[in-house]
Parts: sequence; structure tokens; C-alpha cells
Amino acid sequence: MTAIGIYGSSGRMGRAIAEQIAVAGATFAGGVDAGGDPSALAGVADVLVDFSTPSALDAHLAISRAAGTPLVIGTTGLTQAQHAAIDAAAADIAVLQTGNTSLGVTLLARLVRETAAKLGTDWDIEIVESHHRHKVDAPSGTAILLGEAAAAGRGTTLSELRVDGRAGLTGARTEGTIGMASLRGGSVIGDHNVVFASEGERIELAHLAQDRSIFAKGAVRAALWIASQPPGRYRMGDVLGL
Ligand SMILES: NC(=O)C1=CN([C@@H]2O[C@H](COP(=O)(O)OP(=O)(O)OC[C@H]3O[C@@H](n4cnc5c(N)ncnc54)[C@H](OP(=O)(O)O)[C@@H]3O)[C@@H](O)[C@H]2O)C=CC1
Ligand SMILES: O=C(O)C1=N[C@H](C(=O)O)C[C@H](O)C1
Repeated sequence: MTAIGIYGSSGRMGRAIAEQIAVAGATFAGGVDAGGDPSALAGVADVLVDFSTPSALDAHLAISRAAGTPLVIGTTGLTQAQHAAIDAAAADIAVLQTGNTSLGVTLLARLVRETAAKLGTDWDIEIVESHHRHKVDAPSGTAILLGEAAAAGRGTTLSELRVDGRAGLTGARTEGTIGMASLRGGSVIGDHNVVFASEGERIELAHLAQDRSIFAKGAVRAALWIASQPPGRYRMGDVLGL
């Protein structure tokens, strides 16, 4: 049985993942939270999942790499330098990083990419996300993932097109840009709406998460899959065959 260790095990996601490890019939290798010893876990787990905080990721990545233990990274709010460190670690271990482990969002990203590829830049793309009041990063990792999918559909990168949270005298919208807006409040698990707006018509592709278990199921599925993969950087699409 595959033993899965959790960085961030006492958090909202960590607890949901521990439940799904049991449902999947896998073994819970243990968990670490703030102040714990992340090295000890790498020695006893076959695979690690990180749903903690960006400031802890560098250490978790280095420890996984040194131990040769595959790692699933669900933590969001990562920097470009951290993405580069993930690319480097992927030379030695299997790493899967994603802003959203759910089947629904993985499929939505595919639909967004295809839609953006078919529509011209006269179709404005805006991404609106809503989350609970405790969320500390914005825009969400999922909004970024969906923005990357839209940009890829248009043959470019999100960093070329991204416009965050407009305010004040912004001027008219620049054609081809991808706008991002974030709402925070209450207990919203995670809603994402990708709007394609043209003159006289609008397409909206949305995903509404109603329970954290969808992310936890995906994280466990990814962990069980990546445990037997060779070194490399993987995506949820690889796990789900999408
Ligand atoms: N990819 C996906 O599908 C999803 C990703 N997420 C992301 O997962 C992350 C966690 O979300 P959520 O569970 O809601 O957040 P929580 O705040 O509920 O949990 C975070 C956990 O990380 C722990 N932690 C803090 N510092 C460290 C550290 N240095 N080492 C180890 N653990 C640490 C916290 O411990 P303590 O309480 O002791 O501080 C806490 O248990 C966020 O980045 C979120 O955006 C969330 C849902 C889905
Ligand atoms: O913090 C959360 O809760 C969530 N975070 C992820 C994100 O940033 O997209 C995934 C999900 O939307 C819930």
C-alpha cells in the first residue's frame, strides 16, 4: 500500500486529504504543520503532498528532492522563482504542481483553451473567482491556471496578457488582454467563471466547487499516480488522461 505524507495536514485541505487517503485504501504516512519537522516525513512516505503555505514550499521541495520522494504540490500563491525551482527538482523526482486537483477544473481548462483558440481577440476574456474569507492569495491558483489555458489557446503566455483587478481611471480595455478579478467572503469553497465577451454576445464557462472533497480526491489520485512515475514535471491532465 502506498504511504502518503501530508505537508499542511491540520489545515482545511490536509484534513480532507487524510479522509480521502482512507477512502482510497492507501496509508497515511503522517503529517507536518507549522513548527514540525518536514525532513522526518520524507523518510517514511512513498509520496508527499503539499497543501500548506508558499513560504514553506522551498524547504519541502528540497527535502523531497534529496529523499527522492515524489511530490504533489497543491499550495497556491507560488512565485516565478518557485516555479523555476520545481522545474529544477523535476530533473531528479516526479513533481506535480497544480492550482486545482479537481476533475471538473482540469476539464474546464481544456475547454477554455479550445474556446480561446477558436475565438478571435475581439472576444475579451475575463476570469472572475470567488473564495472563502480565509484565503490568503489572489488571484487564485485556479484563476491563473485557467488564464494560462486561455493564453495558450491564443498561442502566448498569461504574463503577456494579464491585467489584475482594475480600479480607478483605467482607460478602455486593451484588446487581447485577460482580466482577473477576485472576490472574498464567507465560506465559498471556490467558484471560477471564465467570460468570453464580444459585441452582442457572451460565453461563460464556469466551475463551482461545492465540497473540498473534490480537491482532496484529486490530490490522492495524483499522489497514487505520481508515486510510480519517473522524474519529470506533471499536470493533472496527465493523471486523468485529459
Ligand atoms: N490545488 C488545489 O486543488 C487546492 C489548493 N489549495 C491550496 O492549498 C493551500 C492550503 O489551503 P487550506 O488547507 O485551505 O489552508 P489552511 O490555512 O487551512 O491550512 C494550511 C496548513 O498549512 C500549515 N502550515 C503553515 N506553515 C507550515 C509550514 N511551515 N510547514 C508545514 N505546514 C505549514 C498550517 O499549519 P498551522 O495551522 O500550524 O499554521 C495549516 O495546517 C492553499 O495554498 C490553498 O490555496 C486549496 C484547495 C485546493
Ligand atoms: O484556497 C482555497 O480554498 C482554494 N485554493 C485553490 C486556488 O487557489 O485556486 C483551489 C480552490 O479554488 C480552493
